[in-house]
Amino acid sequence: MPRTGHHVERAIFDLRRGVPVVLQDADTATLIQPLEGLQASRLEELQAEAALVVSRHRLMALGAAPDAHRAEALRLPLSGCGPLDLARLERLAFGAQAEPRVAALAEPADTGERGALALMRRALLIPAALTLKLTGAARRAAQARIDAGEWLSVESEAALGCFDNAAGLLKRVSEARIPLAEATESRFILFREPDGLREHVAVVIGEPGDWQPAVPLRLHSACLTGDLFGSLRCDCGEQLRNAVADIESMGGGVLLYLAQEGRGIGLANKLRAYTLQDGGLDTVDADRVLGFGDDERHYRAAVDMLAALHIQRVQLLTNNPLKIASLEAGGIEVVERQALYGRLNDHNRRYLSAKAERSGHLLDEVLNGDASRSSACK
Ligand SMILES: Nc1nc2c(ncn2[C@@H]2O[C@H](COP(=O)(O)OP(=O)(O)OP(=O)(O)O)[C@@H](O)[C@H]2O)c(=O)[nH]1
Ligand SMILES: [Zn+2]
Repeated sequence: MPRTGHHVERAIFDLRRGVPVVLQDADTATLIQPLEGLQASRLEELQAEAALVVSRHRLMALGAAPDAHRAEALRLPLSGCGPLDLARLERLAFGAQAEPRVAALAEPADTGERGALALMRRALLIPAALTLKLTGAARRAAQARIDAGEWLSVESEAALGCFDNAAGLLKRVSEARIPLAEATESRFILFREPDGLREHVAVVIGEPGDWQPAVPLRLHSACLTGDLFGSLRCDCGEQLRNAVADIESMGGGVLLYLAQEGRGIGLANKLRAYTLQDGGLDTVDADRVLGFGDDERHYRAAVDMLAALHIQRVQLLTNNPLKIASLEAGGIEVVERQALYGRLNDHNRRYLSAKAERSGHLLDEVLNGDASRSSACK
């Protein structure tokens, strides 16, 4: 019997270590092997029978026509890809070059293969995996390794639903008073997602009773490079500090520091995306080449944290219409938006322009050079 439920998160840890996982459903058993940690000898063993499963965004980057496939996950049989070593496999999975002949081989993925991609995303790995359908002797050999505790087996449907565990039962774990330079009356409250994979922090500034009728709120997605090191490639570090100061000057409120590094693709992939941007792509296209959508963030955890803090009406500090829509979809009333800017510089100009032009961020003032640090908007 396949082990399921909480084994999904254990499977995610195995995949991050490069260990294969078996996904099972009524008809099929699918071995999934992440690309990170793959050995050349293993690739040789698998190549004749295996497929590379990629997202639709990745298939487009390989050169498929936009309307070629509707499926979100596609299988590329490796037998049709020509001579293959690890470097070429990586180029097929996340390189900048198109490979239209390979893209033409794509077939819609089945449940196990779609489950494989969901796990890769949840594990913050490149959303591509080698997959092998297990039958006959190979299936028996895999079962022996599962029985010996060497490999994990998970139901395909459980893998597909691995993002559903992420919210709803956030655990409030610990808290402490942390005086900040810009807001001395601050309290950090740590929440953990039920599968233990991500932690988010609510920074409560001032006294909750003072926040009527709407709570000043910032949703800040983690950015190690900007928040901690002051990277000039983005505006995150300045936005973070400005948000704390603005909330303080508004009489207190809440900043949710969300574990959504790189718009949800993780730091490893954000660094890959930066290298692609140095080769000429903008922030949206670089993520697509890696197989991701324009924005992989979900705000369910934020909505749950607000529920835990008894917050229903907010004044949101953001330039991102998606954040407003996501909160409203979660039942939070956004009574006002307040713009929040960092400074424009030679390194972040392209990034901010792309966010405005391609993702609808409201950045006209900052791009036209007449922004004060923040301003209230309707
Ligand atoms: N994938 C990717 N992520 C980036 C890049 N530059 C910055 N980020 C991430 O983008 C996110 C920005 O977060 P926020 O500032 O909260 O959000 P925002 O969408 O800019 O919206 P507002 O700041 O609220 O207007 C962080 O997670 C950064 O790590 C990039 O070039 N590629
Ligand atoms: Zn940043």
